Amino acid sequence: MASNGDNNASAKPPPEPSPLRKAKFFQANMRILVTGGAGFIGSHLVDRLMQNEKNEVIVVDNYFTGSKDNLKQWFGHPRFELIRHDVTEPLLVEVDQIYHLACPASPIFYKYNPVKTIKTNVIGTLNMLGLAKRVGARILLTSTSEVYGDPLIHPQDESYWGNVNPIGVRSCYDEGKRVAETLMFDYHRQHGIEIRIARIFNTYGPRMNIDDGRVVSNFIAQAIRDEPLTVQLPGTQTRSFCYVSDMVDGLIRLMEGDNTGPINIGNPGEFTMLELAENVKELINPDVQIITVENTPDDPRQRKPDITKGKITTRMGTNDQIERWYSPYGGRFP
Ligand SMILES: O=c1ccn([C@@H]2O[C@H](COP(=O)(O)OP(=O)(O)O[C@H]3OC[C@@H](O)[C@H](O)[C@H]3O)[C@@H](O)[C@H]2O)c(=O)[nH]1
Repeated sequence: MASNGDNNASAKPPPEPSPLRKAKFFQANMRILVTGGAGFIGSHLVDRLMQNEKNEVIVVDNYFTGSKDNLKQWFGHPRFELIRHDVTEPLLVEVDQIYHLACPASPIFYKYNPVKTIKTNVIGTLNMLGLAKRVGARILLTSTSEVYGDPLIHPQDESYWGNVNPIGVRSCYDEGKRVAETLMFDYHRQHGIEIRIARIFNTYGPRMNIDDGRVVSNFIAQAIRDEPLTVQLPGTQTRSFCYVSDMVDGLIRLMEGDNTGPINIGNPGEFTMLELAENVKELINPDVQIITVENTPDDPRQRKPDITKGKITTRMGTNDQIERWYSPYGGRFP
């Protein structure tokens, strides 16, 4: 829970919000920008925000990994707006809150164009902070458990600074998010911007792209296709998994609360990859095989061969078997 020391205090008062916020007789709706709102976590966040009649939601997305399909239930809704926009370009909108999620999050996607990934994290976050400053909005950054790099302590709490590598194949994302966090705190201290930082752990759930490459969707896809579940060696490595609705709860509570973060949002329990595979096997396809496969040598955390300019083919959440797999946990791992 604790953030990194007392040096987070802002030197300046926050920028003035829009005069509408202070209007005595006119209670305006809250205008909320969600970058990456067509993505897996983003679209669930939008669904939740739209449930509140006081919210107007503006989504920006470049659809690199996100999809309009995830938002189709809101098309034409008077409180909803969708803009095709890349956050590496400046954006002029009038909003009260910014949830800044835009960035590919699966290793195979963020490594597809690493230069673009780091631009998204650095220039994209700068643009959103510039916007927050101009309009006096509060901004929440979705950072990542990957800021801890290849951590030497388990579990990682927020005061841990990580064990990181600036030049690895995953650095475009890890280091990009680290710089994004730095920018958030510098804007906070230097310009008084109200910031929130969430460090997201491995999240799963409906609408996850089945070719996403992350372990939960991989195992489910393999189990459904009757292919062996590929546990990467050693198999005893652990991850903290989080169901997407829990993640959305956490993000909204962080935005609405007083703590700037960074705050880890995940599960206290960790699973080994072998346990996870056993779990998926038991629930989806008891006949499926579990095999161990090598990791690529250039990054001990690395798992899959690069995609060959892959395309999203299937979406999860429509298949009965997947629903069955999600629901026994009531959305959660035990
Ligand atoms: O088919 C597979 C895929 C992955 N794995 C293993 O599963 C573990 C998790 O790997 P994932 O690819 O799902 O992703 P990671 O947990 O490393 O990072 C991810 O989760 C945290 C997010 O913030 C990051 O954006 C995302 O990269 C690794 O130990 C990997 O070796 C398998 O055993 N088999």
